[in-house]
Amino acid sequence: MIEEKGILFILSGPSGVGKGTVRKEVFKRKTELRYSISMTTREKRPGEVDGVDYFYKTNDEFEKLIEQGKLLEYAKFVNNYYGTPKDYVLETLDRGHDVFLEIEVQGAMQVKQNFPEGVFIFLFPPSLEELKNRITNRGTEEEDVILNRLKEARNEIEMMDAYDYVVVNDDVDKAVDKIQSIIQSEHCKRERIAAQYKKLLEDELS
Ligand SMILES: Nc1ncnc2c1ncn2[C@@H]1O[C@H](COP(=O)(O)OP(=O)(O)OP(=O)(O)O)[C@@H](O)[C@H]1O
Ligand SMILES: Nc1nc2c(ncn2[C@@H]2O[C@H](COP(=O)(O)O)[C@@H](O)[C@H]2O)c(=O)[nH]1
Repeated sequence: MIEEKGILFILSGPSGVGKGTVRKEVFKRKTELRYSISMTTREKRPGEVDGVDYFYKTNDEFEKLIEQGKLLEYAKFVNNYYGTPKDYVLETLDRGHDVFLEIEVQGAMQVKQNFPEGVFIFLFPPSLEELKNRITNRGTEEEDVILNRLKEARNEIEMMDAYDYVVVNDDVDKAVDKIQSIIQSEHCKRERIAAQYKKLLEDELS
């Protein structure tokens, strides 16, 4: 019997494009997906909860996690560390559940090296002007941090071709519809491959 593993979905895109907003809407509709809560050294924003939005770590704690090989990927993004807990992702996929990562581009490229079979989705802003408005109006960062994040956005957009899908987030509902379609079609693809593989095995054994 072929063991059915879950599918790893990776959502990236520049800071402020709406990844968190879109991801939360996807999860309202697709309850069977599992979200991997990241580790970070950045300060908690008002309203954020440890263990829900992130696992908040000190620099030393984070560097220890790196040394111990506990992270599937990690990156320094605008002066803070961010990383994905390895055991949670691997164990959840092994149990047959799909896992959803919301991470920046450097980390996504590390995941791609180890999980080329992952599904990589890039969320794209309607324009750079709108990106600037969204991150500014969110009101969670100081001006210098916003500028650094926008600078980073240009590098991130250059990596868009490395992704399997690009979804424009002009309207949240439309972006969520597209991501749902991607998830469904990836499942169909894998079911088709599994059926072909099963048939090959049966033919060989008969
Ligand atoms: N389609 C949209 N139209 C208008 N505003 C949007 C849209 N999507 C998200 N926003 C708004 O843009 C701001 C940034 O969204 P969000 O925090 O989800 O971005 P993000 O990509 O997760 O950012 P970061 O990477 O910095 O965490 C929020 O204020 C959100 O409400
Ligand atoms: N490489 C990783 N990037 C991550 C992870 N978790 C979140 N992120 C990304 O960092 C930036 C900034 O996030 P913010 O919450 O401070 O606005 C954003 O692009 C996130 O998607 C992770 O585990 N690894």
